[in-house]
Amino acid sequence: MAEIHVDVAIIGAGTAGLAAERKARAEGARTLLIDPYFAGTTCASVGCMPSKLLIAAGNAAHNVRKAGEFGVETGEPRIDGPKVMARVRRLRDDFVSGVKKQIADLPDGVTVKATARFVSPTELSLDDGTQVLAKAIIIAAGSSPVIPAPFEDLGDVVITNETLFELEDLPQSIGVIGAGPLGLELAQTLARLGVQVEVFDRSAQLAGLDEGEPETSLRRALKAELGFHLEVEPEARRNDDGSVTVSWTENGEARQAHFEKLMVATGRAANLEGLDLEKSGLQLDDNGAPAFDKGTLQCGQSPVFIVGDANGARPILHEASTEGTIAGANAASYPDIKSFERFTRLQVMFTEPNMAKVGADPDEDTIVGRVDFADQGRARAMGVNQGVCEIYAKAKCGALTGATLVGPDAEHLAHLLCWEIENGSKASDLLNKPFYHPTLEEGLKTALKQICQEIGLPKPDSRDDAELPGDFGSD
Ligand SMILES: Cc1cc2nc3c(=O)[nH]c(=O)nc-3n(C[C@H](O)[C@H](O)[C@H](O)COP(=O)(O)OP(=O)(O)OC[C@H]3O[C@@H](n4cnc5c(N)ncnc54)[C@H](O)[C@@H]3O)c2cc1C
Ligand SMILES: NC(=O)c1ccc[n+]([C@@H]2O[C@H](COP(=O)([O-])OP(=O)(O)OC[C@H]3O[C@@H](n4cnc5c(N)ncnc54)[C@H](O)[C@@H]3O)[C@@H](O)[C@H]2O)c1
Repeated sequence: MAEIHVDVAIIGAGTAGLAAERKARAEGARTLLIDPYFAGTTCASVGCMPSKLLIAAGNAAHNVRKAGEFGVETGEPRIDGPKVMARVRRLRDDFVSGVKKQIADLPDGVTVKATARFVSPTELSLDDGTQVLAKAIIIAAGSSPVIPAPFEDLGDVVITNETLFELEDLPQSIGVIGAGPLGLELAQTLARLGVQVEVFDRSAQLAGLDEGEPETSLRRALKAELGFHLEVEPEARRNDDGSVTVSWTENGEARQAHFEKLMVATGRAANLEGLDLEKSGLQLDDNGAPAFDKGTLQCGQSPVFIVGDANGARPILHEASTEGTIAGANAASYPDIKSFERFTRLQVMFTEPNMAKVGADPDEDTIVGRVDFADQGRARAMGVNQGVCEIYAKAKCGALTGATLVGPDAEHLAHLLCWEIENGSKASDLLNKPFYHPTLEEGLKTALKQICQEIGLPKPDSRDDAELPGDFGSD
């Protein structure tokens, strides 16, 4: 039986695993990166990038439809489904090949194509029979779509993010189960591309948001483009002609609808099954997941680290990459490890309007400033005046703590707020910065002014508070 001895073994060559390997090797460790496919990361192949490519197509169609609002008459756009899907795949393949080149450029002996499972905290068994002995092991095995029982035996009528981008043509109609970021981003874009879309979720709110004005504004905006059935328990059956029938009860009434395809977007689960974690010596919770420290990514006091979607804490790309880097450094220097400060939360959903969550959720010591983009000058000029943004600050001192944003270009506003929170800024500090006119950023001033007024933060003498042209009574 072949045996490989290394300092750091990494299970999974996704974003987190590649970052971990890079960092551990840079720190002088002998590394081994194990993956059965080396498919070029979830992000590039079936996640962030192909979904944003499809969204770009949907938004192009939407802008054509909206042109009439500006006096630019174009008529209904003709969507060439195979061409849309071919562009998605062409660019997606280009992104994937970039990652694959990075992998091909790794030094000889660093990669091994295999599936790994634990034998002990420092020993892995590969499915080709190789034993790997490592001083430290990093679990970077990612996550996979969860398919709830009613949808699991329906064959190829059910699609997920892993199969959607392989379709040769757009379907005529699609039922989407799950109104989280994945379901909503794709549902809206498919509707914009002329697909008849209905979204089902057992929750009353969209995108995991709490009840409140941002959520209500998001729901109102998306309902104008999509059919929604919330607080329902959908079931489905496959029909003889290969289509699917979804049935559910809504407001006490039994209902049914037929679709060509059913997209299941009901969350993702960490790929921990099959790792034989019970042999890793780690303490596991009821779901079989190990406890870990968010600053070090270490599982207990063991030589095992867990990063990216595999730990389920912050299942987004920049966090996977950062966690990989932290764990790579710590695994290389194990048992001498360091705790790293983590980023302020920054999460974006690329629907239109965008939704973003920044920093901490509000609590009893939070003061809330709010802006409704329905009345915001630049948003009105561009015909994108939808959404409500809330900015959170400490009631005692006005220090910014978080935000829930629904609005045009909220992806950019969220970055500004996140960076200011990381700088320790107060609402008054941010208000005292230049705001160009007319911009969407000016909308934030409305919310910041409310915070300052409410807690009596001094406003700079040089600032004029008059309403700006285009803004109507929004503060
Ligand atoms: C449709 C979609 C859209 C998304 N959009 C965004 C977005 O816009 N922005 C954003 O920030 N995030 C987005 N995400 C989330 C983001 O893609 C993930 O958080 C990120 O890709 C996770 O990276 P990872 O390295 O943890 O996992 P992955 O990239 O999935 O890597 C895991 C690797 O582990 C391997 N593996 C699994 N089991 C084993 C084993 N036993 N042995 C060896 N190898 C194994 C797999 O083959 C895989 O290569 C999106 C996700 C999806 C699904
Ligand atoms: N822009 C982004 O960053 C982005 C985009 C897409 C996906 N992602 C990532 O992908 C992951 C998965 O996203 P997601 O939206 O699938 O997960 P999610 O858990 O956020 O949402 C799943 C939704 O499905 C609903 N649901 C679950 N089971 C159901 C059932 N049986 N019937 C009806 N509804 C049901 C839930 O109530 C929830 O609203 C997340 O970790 C997310 O971070 C990120």
